[in-house]
Amino acid sequence: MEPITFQAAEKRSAELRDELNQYAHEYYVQDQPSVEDFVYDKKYQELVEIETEYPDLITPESPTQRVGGIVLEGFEKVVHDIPLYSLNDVFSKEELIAFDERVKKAVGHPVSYCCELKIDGLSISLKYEQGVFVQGATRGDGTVGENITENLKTVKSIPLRLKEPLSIEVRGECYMPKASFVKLNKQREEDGKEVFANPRNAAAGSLRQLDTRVAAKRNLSTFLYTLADFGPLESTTQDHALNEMSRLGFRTNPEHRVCETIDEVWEYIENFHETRDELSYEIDGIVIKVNEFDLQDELGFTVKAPRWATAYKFPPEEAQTTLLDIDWT
Ligand SMILES: NC(=O)c1cnc(OC2CCCC2)nc1N
Repeated sequence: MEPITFQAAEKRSAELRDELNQYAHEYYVQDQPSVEDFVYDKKYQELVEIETEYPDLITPESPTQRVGGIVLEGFEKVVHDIPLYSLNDVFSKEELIAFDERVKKAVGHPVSYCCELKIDGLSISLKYEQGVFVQGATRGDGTVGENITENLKTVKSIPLRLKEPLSIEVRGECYMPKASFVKLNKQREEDGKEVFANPRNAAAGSLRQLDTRVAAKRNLSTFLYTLADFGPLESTTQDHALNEMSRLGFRTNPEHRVCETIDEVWEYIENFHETRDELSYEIDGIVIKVNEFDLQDELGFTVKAPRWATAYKFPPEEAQTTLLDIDWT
C-alpha cells in the first residue's frame, strides 16, 4: 500500500476504528454480525498497517488493543467503593415462597420481581470515566478485589468506550461459553496439560493469567447485570437498568423477565431448569430481585447479602450428559 500522509492516516484510522468497533459490537455484544469475517479482517489489517506507520494514532479503544501483549508482575488490589454483595440461596419452592412472604411483610404489599439467569462465571466490576473503560476488577471478598483491567480489555464484549461519555460503574459476570470450554480442554489434553473442571474455573484461570495474550485467546464473554454507580442515569427498576446497560453497549442476558407473582417466578425457574442444557453458557440457578429500586432501598441488606434478592440454586446435575459428551461443533 503506498504510504499516506499523516492527515490522511488520521482520518482513515478514525473511520476504521469506528467501523471495526461497530462490527465487533454487533458480533460480540448483539450476537448479530452484519458483515462476513473477511470484511472485518481486511479493514483490521488496514488499521494495523496505518497504526504501524503512525503509532501516535493508536487510541485506547482501537480494536488493535484487544490482543493483549503485556506480561504483568502481579495484580494490584482494588477497593470497591460500593461493595459487591453475595446472594442468600434458596433450594426449594417452599423456601422461595418464604422469601416472597418476608418481602411482602416488610414492604406491606405485593412486589414485582426481576428474574435473571444465574450465570456461572466470575463476578467482575467495570469502571468508566467519561465513557472510557478505566478499570476492571474481580469481586474478591466483596470489598477488596484484584485489578484485572488489562485482561478484561481483551474480552471482546466489554466496550472500551461507551456510546455516551458517562462516568459509571457496572457489575456482571465474565464467563467462558460451553463450546470454548470443550475446545480449550481438548487442546489442553492434547498438550498434556491439566484440564479445567468447569467453565467457571476456566474463566477464572484465564483472567488470572499475567500474560494478557493468553486471556485474549480464551474467547471469554460477559453478561452485565448491576448498575452500581448510576452516574447521571435514572433507572428506577432493575429491568430498566438492564435495558439501559444494553443501550450503552454492554452485553446483557436477553432472558431477564419481570414476574408479577411468585408463581410466575416459579414458572420461570422450572422452564430454565428444564431447558438450560440448550444454553450456550452454564447457569447454576435463577436470581430473583425485587424490581423497584425504591423497594430495594427500603429492604436493605444483611451483613453479606441484600434482603431484596435471592438465588434459587438448581440441584447439582446428576448423571447429566457432560459437556465433553455433547458435540458442540
Ligand atoms: N451470577 C449472576 O448471574 C448474578 C449474580 N448476582 C446478581 O446480582 C447481584 C446484585 C445484588 C446481589 C447479587 N445478579 C446476577 N444475575
